[in-house]
Amino acid sequence: MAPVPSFPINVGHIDDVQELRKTKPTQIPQRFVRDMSERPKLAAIVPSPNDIPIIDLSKLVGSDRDEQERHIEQLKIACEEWGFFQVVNHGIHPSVTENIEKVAKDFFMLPLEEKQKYPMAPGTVQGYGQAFVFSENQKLDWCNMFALGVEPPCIRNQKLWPSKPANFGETLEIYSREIRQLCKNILRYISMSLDLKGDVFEEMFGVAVQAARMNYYPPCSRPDLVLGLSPHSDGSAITVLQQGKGSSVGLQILQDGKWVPVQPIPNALVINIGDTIEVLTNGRYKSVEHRAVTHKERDRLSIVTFYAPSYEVEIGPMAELVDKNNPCRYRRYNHGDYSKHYVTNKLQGKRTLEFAKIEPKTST
Ligand SMILES: COC(=O)C(/C=C/C1=C(C)CCCC1(C)C)=C/O[C@H]1C=C(C)C(=O)O1
Ligand SMILES: O=C(O)CCC(=O)C(=O)O
Ligand SMILES: [Fe+2]
Repeated sequence: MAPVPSFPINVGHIDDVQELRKTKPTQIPQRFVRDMSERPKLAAIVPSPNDIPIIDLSKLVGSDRDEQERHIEQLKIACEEWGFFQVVNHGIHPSVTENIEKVAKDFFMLPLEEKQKYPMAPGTVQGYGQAFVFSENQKLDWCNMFALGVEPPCIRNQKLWPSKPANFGETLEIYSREIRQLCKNILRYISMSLDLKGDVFEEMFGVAVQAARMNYYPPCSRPDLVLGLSPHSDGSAITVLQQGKGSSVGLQILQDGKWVPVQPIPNALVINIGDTIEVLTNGRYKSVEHRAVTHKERDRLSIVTFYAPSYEVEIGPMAELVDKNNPCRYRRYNHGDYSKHYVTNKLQGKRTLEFAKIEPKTST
């Protein structure tokens, strides 16, 4: 079963942002208005001269060894320096990515009463609503989420799989199967980029946990005051993020203290390193803080897949990546315990990963 909190919580009333938008309020409700330090400085966002790296997956397959090595090197740089990259020529047919966008959008456009048949209970992460809200005082994101555990079957909450649109379940199954294979392939290339055996993660992860989250960000009359999604790193091993066609530019990653936008590329998928790979690589490949911002006139859809080890797997830095020059930075723990820790804390940058950190020894 998916981990849930074991403490009582009172989240107060959470406005549905699509419904709020319909009423065209003259003022944004205070619960959405961020403190000054958190507000996005939208005017300051100029297209970055160095966008996140683009990796051509067809060049990593290995039919030409020299070409493969060169591209593995590019992947290594992307993981070391960015923690985010976009993959093109990933082999997933455009009809698969188009179909998931269509059913996700159709779901979000249903009347509220229909969507509320699949509620995300306070403190849980599956269903329709806002995840990671634990108190009445917490600021809310300008976002509606619909999240479902997909694999293994024991994490599925079948009651939350919607009957409308009619082809939702079948479409998510097809999409998830393709994305699962993509995650396996990418993890193989990541292990090669670390000079490790190609199947090291596949063997370690057991039957990997896979969850899908669809995020819908309606336009917001004051995008300068709100956040679409609070800054966070993902708890997964890797995450695959599909930015909806025609959506506003909204994903930003924190690089050298600046928020850098991720420009959508048609048919590309965004991949990011999660906390679990940061721990396994002893910090060589780091998870990167990211957030989403909103747009005054345009909406945005993203479809996100979290791919992580099975809950019973023990995680800790891999022996090959720890030595005198790279002392062990993280403790060993059970991934199920980390998942529970992750989903029972609000999104706060990279704070969740404190769970695993070993304080560096200071010399006296
Ligand atoms: C809203 O969900 C998340 O952000 C999230 C949770 C994913 C999950 C589900 C929707 C169903 C049950 C499994 C799981 C907890 C993975 C983020 O997932 C990250 C956090 C951890 C830890 C992880 O493995 O993926
Ligand atoms: O919508 C986005 O681009 C960001 C989504 C995200 O980071 C997440 O769901 O974890
Ligand atoms: Fe994320």
